[in-house]
Amino acid sequence: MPKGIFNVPVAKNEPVLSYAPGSPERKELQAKLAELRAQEIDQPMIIGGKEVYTDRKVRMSPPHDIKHTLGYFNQGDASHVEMAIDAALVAREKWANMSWQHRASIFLKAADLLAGPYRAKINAATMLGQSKNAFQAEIDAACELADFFRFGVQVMTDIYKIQPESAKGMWNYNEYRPLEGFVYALTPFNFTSIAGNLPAAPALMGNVVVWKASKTAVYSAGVIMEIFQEAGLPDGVINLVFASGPAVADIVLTHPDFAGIHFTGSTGVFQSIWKKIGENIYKYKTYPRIVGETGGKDFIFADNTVNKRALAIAMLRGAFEYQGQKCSAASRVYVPESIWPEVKEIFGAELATVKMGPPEDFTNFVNAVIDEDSFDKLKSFIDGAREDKDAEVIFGGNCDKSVGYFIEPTVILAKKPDYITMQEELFGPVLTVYVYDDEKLDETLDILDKTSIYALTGAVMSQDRYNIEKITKRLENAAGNFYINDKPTGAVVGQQPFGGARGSGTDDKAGSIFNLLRWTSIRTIKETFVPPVEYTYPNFQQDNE
Ligand SMILES: NC(=O)c1ccc[n+]([C@@H]2O[C@H](COP(=O)([O-])OP(=O)(O)OC[C@H]3O[C@@H](n4cnc5c(N)ncnc54)[C@H](O)[C@@H]3O)[C@@H](O)[C@H]2O)c1
Ligand SMILES: N[C@@H](CCC=O)C(=O)O
Repeated sequence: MPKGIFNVPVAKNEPVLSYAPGSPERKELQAKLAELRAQEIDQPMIIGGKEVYTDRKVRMSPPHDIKHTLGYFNQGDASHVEMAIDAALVAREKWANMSWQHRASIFLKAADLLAGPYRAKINAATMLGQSKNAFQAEIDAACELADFFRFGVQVMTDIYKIQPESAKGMWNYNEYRPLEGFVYALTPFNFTSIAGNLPAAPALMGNVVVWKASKTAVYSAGVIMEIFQEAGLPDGVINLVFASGPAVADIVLTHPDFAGIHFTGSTGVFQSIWKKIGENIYKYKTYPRIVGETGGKDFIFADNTVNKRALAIAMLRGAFEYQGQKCSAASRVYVPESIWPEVKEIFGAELATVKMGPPEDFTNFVNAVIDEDSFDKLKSFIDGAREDKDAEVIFGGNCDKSVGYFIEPTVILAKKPDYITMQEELFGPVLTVYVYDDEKLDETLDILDKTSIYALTGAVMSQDRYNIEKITKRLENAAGNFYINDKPTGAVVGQQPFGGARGSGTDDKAGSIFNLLRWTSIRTIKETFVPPVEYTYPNFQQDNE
C-alpha cells in the first residue's frame, strides 16, 4: 500500500515535432519507414500476455499502395474472445489491488516510451497502415496518445482526491474501485491515439480489458501493445484480439462479467451495441457502463464579416487533413452569398497547390482513404452529386484505386440545404458547401441545427462579436466541441476535452475526468470513532420534574 500521499508529475502536452527537411526526427522516421517496408510481419493476438497465432492469416497493405504487403495478422474466432475474457478475469484481482502509483508508473513509462524510443515506429506504422502523412501521424500516434496517458494519470489522482466531508466523531471517505468484471474496448481505424486510449483509460483505473482493434488499424495496434508490454503492464490486463465485430459482440455482450464498453466508431454500430446490451441486461452482474463517441456531420458557419482567407484555410484543413477521416472533419460549410465568389477563388487557388500521394513523400498533404469499401462509398456519393440537379461538383471529384484508394479532395455545392451530403457522414475528403442568402442568417442557423442527427463539432467564423455571441448561443446543442474562428478539428487532450451529443455519442470527453469517472465504482466508507451504546433519542427521556 502507498506510504505517502504522492503528487504525480504535472501533465504537459507532448511537443509536436516539425519533421522539417534535414531534421533528425525526419531522418529517423524515414529510416523506420524503410525498415518496416522491407519486412513482412506476422502479427499475433496478445491474450494473457501470450502471442496467439491462428491459421487464418489476413494480409495487411498500405491503403496508398495496395500491392505491397506489410505482413499478416492472425484472425481469431469465438474461442479467442472467450480466452481473452478468461485471461482478463484471472488478471483482475492482482491488478485491481495494485497500488495506484504503480499503475500510474506503467502508463507514465508508456508515454515516455512512445515519445522517445517508439516515436518513429508508432508514426511509421500509422503512416503505412492507415495512410497518414507525417504531421498527422505525429499529432495523433505520438503526441495525443502520450497526452492521453499523462493526463490520464493526473486526472486519476484528481478523482482520488474527491472526498466527502466528515462531521465530528466520524471519518467518511470514497474508495474508487474498478468495475466488477471486465471492460470491452472497441476501437476505430482513424486515430492510433484513440485505439490506445480506449483500453488504457479503464486499465489505468484498475480495470481489466478485452480490446478488439479495427481490422484496418491492426498494424499500429500491434505497436501499441508492444509499448504496453515494455512499460510493464502485467499479463492479462489488456488482451488484444482480432476477430469480427459482431462475433466478439455475441460473446462479450452476453457475458455475466461484462462491466462496460469503451467505444469509438460509427453511430450505427454503437446503436446496435446499446440495443444488444439492453436485450441482455438481466444477464449482467452489474449495470454496464456505456461510453461511446461516434459519428459527426461537422460544420463551419460563416457570416459576411468573416476573414475570407481564414475561412478558406479552415475549410481546406478542416475538410481534407487526413482525407477528412476525422470524426471532427468539416464536412458542411454555410457561406453567405455576398462573399462566396471571393472565398471560392481563394479556396480554389490554395486547393490547386495541394498534393496527393503516398505519405512516404512528405510533400503530400492528402493520402489514400482507408479501404476499398470507403473508396467505393465516397465515389458513389461523388458520382451521385454529378448526376443530381440539386448538386454540383465544383472542385476535384476524381477517384482512382489502381495503386491505392485515392479520392481527390472534392467540393460539392449543394443547391438545397438538406442535400444528402449535407446530412450524412461520408468520412472522406468530400466537403459540401451551401451558399445562403445574407438576409437569411437566422433561418439558415435553424436549418443547420436540424439538418443532421449529429452534434460533434462545429465552428462559427465571423468578425462581428454580436454575431459570434448570437450564433454560439443559437447552436448550443449542435456540437459538443465548438470553435470560434478556427477549423472544427484538432482537439488537444487537456485543452479541448472531446466528445459530442445527440447522435454523436455519450459526450464523456475523452482524456478528461468525465471519462475516467465512468471506469470507477465508488464505495463510500463511514467510520464512527465512538459508537453510541444507547438506542434512545434525547427527546425520549422522561422529564421527572
Ligand atoms: N466521436 C469521436 O470521438 C470519434 C473519433 C473517431 C472516430 N469516430 C467515428 O468512427 C467512425 C470511423 O471509424 P470506423 O470506420 O473504424 O468505425 P466502425 O464503427 O466501422 O468500427 C469501429 C469498431 O467497431 C467494429 N465493428 C464494426 N461493425 C461492427 C458490428 N456490426 N458489431 C460490432 N462491432 C463492429 C469495427 O471492427 C471496429 O473495431 C466514424 O463514424 C467517425 O466519426 C468518432
Ligand atoms: N482530437 C481529434 C479527434 C478526432 C476524432 O476522430 C480532433 O479533434 O480532430
